Amino acid sequence: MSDSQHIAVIGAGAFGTALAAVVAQTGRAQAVLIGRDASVIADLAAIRVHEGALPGIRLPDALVFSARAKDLEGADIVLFAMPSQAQVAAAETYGPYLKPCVPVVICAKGIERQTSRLLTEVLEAALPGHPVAMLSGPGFAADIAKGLPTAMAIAAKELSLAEQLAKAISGQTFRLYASDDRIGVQLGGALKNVLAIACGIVEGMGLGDSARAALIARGLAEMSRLVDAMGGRGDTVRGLSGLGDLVLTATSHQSRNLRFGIALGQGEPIAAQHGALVEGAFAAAVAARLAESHQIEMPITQAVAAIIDGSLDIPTAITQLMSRPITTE
Ligand SMILES: NC(=O)C1=CN([C@@H]2O[C@H](COP(=O)(O)OP(=O)(O)OC[C@H]3O[C@@H](n4cnc5c(N)ncnc54)[C@H](OP(=O)(O)O)[C@@H]3O)[C@@H](O)[C@H]2O)C=CC1
Ligand SMILES: O=C(CO)COP(=O)(O)O
Repeated sequence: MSDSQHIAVIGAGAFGTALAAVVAQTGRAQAVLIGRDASVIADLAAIRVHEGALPGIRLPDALVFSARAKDLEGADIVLFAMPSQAQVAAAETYGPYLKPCVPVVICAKGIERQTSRLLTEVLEAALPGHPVAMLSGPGFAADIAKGLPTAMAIAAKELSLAEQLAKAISGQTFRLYASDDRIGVQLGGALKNVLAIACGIVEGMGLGDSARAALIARGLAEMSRLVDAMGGRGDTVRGLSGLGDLVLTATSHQSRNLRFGIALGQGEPIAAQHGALVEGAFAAAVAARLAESHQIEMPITQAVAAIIDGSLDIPTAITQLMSRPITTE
């Protein structure tokens, strides 16, 4: 990576726009936001506000907008900021324009639905030769774009690369912590969404803050078990990606996953809830399958998956969770 870096962010939604804004704000790198919808990009360039994704938030003058994949050709670091299930399609579209060996940073929180593969495996297969890193942790796009203080984690196979990326992307109000546990960091982000849905159900049903706190603590134990079973370090989820993000999205109504859960808890049918991206609604079934294949217990995650696929109703799920054998913590 050279001194004067070019950082490209692909995906002109809420998170991609916020990340591109903080990178542009550093003044250290040239930042370009690449979106696939030319009319959205033209509006962004004209008014410097993303009215659809980040209404009312002025984007930095230094940020460049483009709808052309060709503008990736100069990039030294590329962030993939589209939903989890769109990562492969994006790699197919944009991969041919990347310089060889350029690091690619996944900024999505999920697991591939069809294959149960982790997103790092997905992009390593789709973009051979590119080191694949993972950025995750607590941070709402709007908070990041407004310049409110936020901290997240970035993980690469080599800690030295994670550290370089952390330095390149961090700014005055956006701070990245480096890790070499890609499994822990990405599962923390994917699984907290499922647990945020569970917390939403608890809120929607009016079951109280004590129940929410219990879900957070027991949910963290579930995350940690799956991370260990899949070759990561269970302790990672006690950091920003995991506990940090779970506390944020289990308690803030800015969270789409929490709001989805609240609607479920209030009796709204799943079919009536479309529009916003709810990553946890995809991740729940995959995580439940992974728990089964690794023979570990993830009762909250499995209950959310069963509620979403319609095989379990919420009152029965609660009864089942509360009548599990008494055990040690
Ligand atoms: N919003 C947030 O606060 C945070 C989000 N995240 C994660 O970031 C990811 C994206 O979320 P978010 O930005 O909120 O979602 P949005 O729905 O706001 O934006 C998603 C963006 O991805 C684009 N996109 C979809 N498919 C492709 C593709 N194949 N190629 C290129 N672009 C594509 C969409 O383009 P189009 O509009 O043309 O469909 C859209 O601009 C999720 O995994 C989420 O969990 C992580 C932390 C914070
Ligand atoms: O992950 C997020 C903040 O860290 C955003 O959460 P939602 O996807 O639930 O809105």
